[in-house]
Amino acid sequence: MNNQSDILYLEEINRKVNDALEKADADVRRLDENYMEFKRYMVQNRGEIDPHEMFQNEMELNRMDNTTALSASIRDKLLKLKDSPYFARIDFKENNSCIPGKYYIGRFSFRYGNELLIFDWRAPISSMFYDYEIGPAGFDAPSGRIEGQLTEKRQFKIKNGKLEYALQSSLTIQDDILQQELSHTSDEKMKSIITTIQKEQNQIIRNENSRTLIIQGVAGSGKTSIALHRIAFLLYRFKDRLSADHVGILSPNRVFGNYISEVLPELGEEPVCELGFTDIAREQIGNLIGFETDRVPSESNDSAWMERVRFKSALSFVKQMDDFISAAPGIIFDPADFTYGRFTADADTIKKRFDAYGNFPVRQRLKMIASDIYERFHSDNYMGDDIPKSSTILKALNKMIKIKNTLSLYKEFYKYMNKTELFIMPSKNTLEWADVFPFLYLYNFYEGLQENRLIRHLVIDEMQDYTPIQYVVINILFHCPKTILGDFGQFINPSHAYTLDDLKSLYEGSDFIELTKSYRSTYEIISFAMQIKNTGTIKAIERHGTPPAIIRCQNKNDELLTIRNKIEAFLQSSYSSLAIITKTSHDGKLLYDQLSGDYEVHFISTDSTEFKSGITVTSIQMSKGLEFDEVIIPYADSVCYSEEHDRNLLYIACTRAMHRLTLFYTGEISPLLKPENQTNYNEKTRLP
Ligand SMILES: Nc1ncnc2c1ncn2[C@@H]1O[C@H](COP(=O)(O)OP(=O)(O)OP(=O)(O)O)[C@@H](O)[C@H]1O
Repeated sequence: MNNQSDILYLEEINRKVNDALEKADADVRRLDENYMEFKRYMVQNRGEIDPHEMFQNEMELNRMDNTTALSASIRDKLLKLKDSPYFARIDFKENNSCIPGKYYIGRFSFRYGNELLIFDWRAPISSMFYDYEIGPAGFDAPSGRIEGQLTEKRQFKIKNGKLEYALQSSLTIQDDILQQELSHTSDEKMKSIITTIQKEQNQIIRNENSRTLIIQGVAGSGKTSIALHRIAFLLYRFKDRLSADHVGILSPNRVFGNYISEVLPELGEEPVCELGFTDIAREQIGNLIGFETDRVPSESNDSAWMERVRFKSALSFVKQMDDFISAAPGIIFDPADFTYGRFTADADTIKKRFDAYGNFPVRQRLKMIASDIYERFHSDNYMGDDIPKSSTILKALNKMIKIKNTLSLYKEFYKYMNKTELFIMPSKNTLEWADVFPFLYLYNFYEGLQENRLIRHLVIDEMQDYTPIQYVVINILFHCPKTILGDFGQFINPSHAYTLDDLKSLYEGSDFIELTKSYRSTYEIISFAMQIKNTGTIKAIERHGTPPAIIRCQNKNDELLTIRNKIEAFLQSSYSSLAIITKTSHDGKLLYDQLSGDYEVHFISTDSTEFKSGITVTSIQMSKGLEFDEVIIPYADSVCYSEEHDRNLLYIACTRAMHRLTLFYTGEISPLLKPENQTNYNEKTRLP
């Protein structure tokens, strides 16, 4: 469907991009040479340059360095444009004009001379490509809303500067292109989706007004992709006040961080700041107290631990802490008269001051009171008497504090609730993970937490995994707007006792969006996953593939042999990634040890930092957020997956598969897997 004018236009753009690229290349080379020459001059004349000139020279060198970096980034963008300058064209006629304008849309904008030839996909006008079909359309320009008619919409696939196809876009063709994109085998890292962003996704990406945006989306609905594209959009839209180091992503682990690390650079943006709850806690409490990392729930059957975790994960726990904090001044502070010579600050005044400074941490309140008392003594001191220093007063005030540190206060909290059994320290001066954020909350009351002023937009992924008290602390540390996303259908910790509504209640005035369409997996895989856990809301995209198989094995050896056969078949296939997902990391490690002698297998554990394609063995917990062409779930028997909560785990594991899914079991099948899905597999299988 390529027409001659499309080809001619592309040739013209290619020429202009090449020309711009040559100029940009020459610019970078020239700037680089100037920089090197200047540096050489400074080294050679170091002894003769006076310090003032040296300082000026260093400033100049810095400036040159920045200019070179900027030119290099322009050149790099042009290099990417050279491969594929644009992917769409819309013709739009404004209501008060007679002829439509043609607007080409690409990954980046491209200006040649005075002409803007390609619009960035994030530009206001480009939004119409995602939002409208041919007919009435409009967009929000900086000057206000512009309405008109979309008279033409074309989509292009350009690779290595060559037009592979040009299509007149209609709903069905857009669906076809989406299908094509989704049918690809997996890439090693998550990729951008700018050519096929869906309307409901675009609304989230381009949302500028929500201070807090909460997105609940079913497995594979594109939440993470959207969050990353939203960051790219915000960086573009607010480029004068927001840069990549102002944006933070709180993500579940480093492997996930590594998996998503290429999307922003692909969109021409710098990587943003990656954060984890552990790092945040460590940064705040430093060496004050140690803490254990989180235990993997599926690998522990310590019921007392589960009870402690459950209690601290409820929304009501936040209320209990708040009640305690309200009562705490009466418990910890015992004001007394402070007298020095003829000067006295009486207990009642001290208490009133302490209460009046209620918005400040206890330590700071004491400092403020000490300074107030000092000021009063000073202004009352007509006779020029000796008056105490502020630090002496502070010392006296500190003595009025009955509980000397946050840890003692935290222990007091459990006494106050009559639940001392719910606080246990695994070793000296070490907290359990579930106590870390409650501790931080009290630390804020007592000593004060350090607010993070650098981050101006925070993205929190896998929102269902964090507890209300963690959110409360995050809100103290990060006052900035937030995008919070996840899926309460993918709850990993059975001891967590809170809901999406609980989370929403922590963000009054937030906007909420629900995504129900799943893009990752084939229709058959999603239908299968829904039989395990019917989330009710999930809608699979109409992309068909092989139905998932459940394979019964004679015994564990046979199961291992069958897995090996599956690996052999994978190696012969066109797929690039296969994951063998076990319930626990322990099972995964055993399997890895059995397979790694014969195959190149990667094992992803909580300590891993990198995501690679090929064959991966990992636990369900670590597979969250990732995706693979093919997934194998071994040990799907009634021992391994029997509890109601195991539904969530199986659901998470199954929905990691894009194209093919196989489950294995020996003995009795898990009751959570319906028999009608079962494909009997009785033969003994041999390795070739
Ligand atoms: N509009 C789209 N066009 C093309 N691919 C898309 C689109 N939306 C989502 N996808 C693809 O669907 C897959 C799932 O996306 P993503 O990982 O962002 O979903 P998620 O909702 O975060 O999933 P989960 O919660 O299951 O981890 C990815 O391969 C992504 O590229």
